[in-house]
Amino acid sequence: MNALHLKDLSASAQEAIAAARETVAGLHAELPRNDLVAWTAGNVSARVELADHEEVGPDGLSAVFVIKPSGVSYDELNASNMVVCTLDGVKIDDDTSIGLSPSSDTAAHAYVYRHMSHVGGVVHTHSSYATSWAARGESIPCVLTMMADEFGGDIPIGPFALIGDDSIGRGIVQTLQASRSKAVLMDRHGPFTIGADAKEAVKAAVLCEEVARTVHFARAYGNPERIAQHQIDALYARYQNVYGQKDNT
Ligand SMILES: O=C(CO)[C@@H](O)[C@@H](O)COP(=O)(O)O
Repeated sequence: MNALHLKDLSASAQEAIAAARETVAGLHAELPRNDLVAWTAGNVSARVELADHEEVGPDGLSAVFVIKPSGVSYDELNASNMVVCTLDGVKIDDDTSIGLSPSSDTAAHAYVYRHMSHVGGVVHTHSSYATSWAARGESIPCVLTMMADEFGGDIPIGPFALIGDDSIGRGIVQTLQASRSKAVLMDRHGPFTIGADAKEAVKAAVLCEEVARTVHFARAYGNPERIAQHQIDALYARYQNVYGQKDNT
């Protein structure tokens, strides 16, 4: 654990972290609700930018992230047991019990936050259909308009990597920096998704599993054709910029 204590931070930083803990705790309920996890096999995190560069710690602190504790069942998760980590993946003294360890994927989430500054949320699941594509090491071809809308093309495969250091995070970043996709299927492991915030990353995880299932069945009974690239680009532009309720004020 880092010697840094939550109470060493400014009031505004503590308020932002408290809000993120509530949000991330609530979003974890979406994983079982959308059938994305068996047991505890999934996690959500959110970056918290600290508005004023906090003059704490050896070289200051500009952001932290909040992530679930490892192996705790979803119905026991709440804001008070969401773990707060530095972007190096080190738990700060965050008022959770000293023995409460952050998710086993903390290093991967931290690596993404350090190397993709636009990412505000990260999700990892082992959702069945997406993970079956990962088990084959096969990217999901963009044969659905929903894939063009949300992922801007195919959902790519990332390299096989063992948990425990920066390997998974490095594979996620290398793959997603070469794609518009918000999802990557880590080879023989499962999906990781990103978003501007944690809710967007959860949405990407839900839609990743949805299209993985649909394309699985389409391929079982036919040979679906990939959408032409210029049409993928048009669909992606519309969905990302027009779809839904924009702030028209
Ligand atoms: O697959 C693994 C561990 O091998 C993890 O992604 C999964 O079990 C979730 O772990 P956490 O409960 O977040 O530590």
